[in-house]
Amino acid sequence: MEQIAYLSLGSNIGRREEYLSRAIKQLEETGQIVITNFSSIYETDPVGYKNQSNFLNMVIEVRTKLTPEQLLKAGLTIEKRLGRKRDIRFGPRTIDIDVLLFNEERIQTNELTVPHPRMNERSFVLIPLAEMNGAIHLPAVGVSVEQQVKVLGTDGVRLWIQKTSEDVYDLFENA
Ligand SMILES: Nc1ncnc2c1ncn2[C@@H]1O[C@H](COP(=O)(O)OP(=O)(O)OP(=O)(O)O)[C@@H](O)[C@H]1O
Ligand SMILES: Nc1nc2c(c(=O)[nH]1)N=C(CO)CN2
Repeated sequence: MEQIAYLSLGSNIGRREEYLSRAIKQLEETGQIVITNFSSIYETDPVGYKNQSNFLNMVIEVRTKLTPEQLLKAGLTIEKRLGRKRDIRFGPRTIDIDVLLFNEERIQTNELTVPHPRMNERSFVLIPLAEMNGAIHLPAVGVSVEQQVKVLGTDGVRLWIQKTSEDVYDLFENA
């Protein structure tokens, strides 16, 4: 059965937009993940560990027959290929690919927690998600994405490249 998932992408090292576009291309090249919607790109102040450069963040909607664990693994493989190092928690990275939502499932294993446990507090995740689908319900806070964006506000999140077409690669033409 085909499933719908939302992934968050973030980069704050080097040519950030290039890491986003390469990650998207490599997700598609698995042949098992189809991108069905995407947000604009936002430039965002670092959250958690402050002494690092601003991020570019965006969210994509995907359809896949992969299991949540396989989808996570696909993301981790691409992170590794794109030079992601793991040293500082919440620290700088060429590319970060997080699984935000997988259908309406709640998943809790050693490797994977869905919905992503920190997404409800992160305007750099919820603002791009709301752009695509503000009606999504956030069970942990009991409100919609749109309502939670109103609670969090928009501080530290600035539109960087506006989505103007249904072709995700057009975003990077304008970058
Ligand atoms: N929903 C999820 N999406 C991505 N990784 C997850 C998720 N739930 C658990 N993990 C686990 O978290 C591990 C560490 O992820 P990562 O290094 O990307 O964390 P981080 O990006 O520094 O922090 P954050 O998860 O707050 O964005 C991954 O290896 C993965 O097993
Ligand atoms: N603005 C912003 N801040 C972050 C981000 C991110 O993608 N964007 N990712 C983190 C991962 O742990 C920590 N802090």
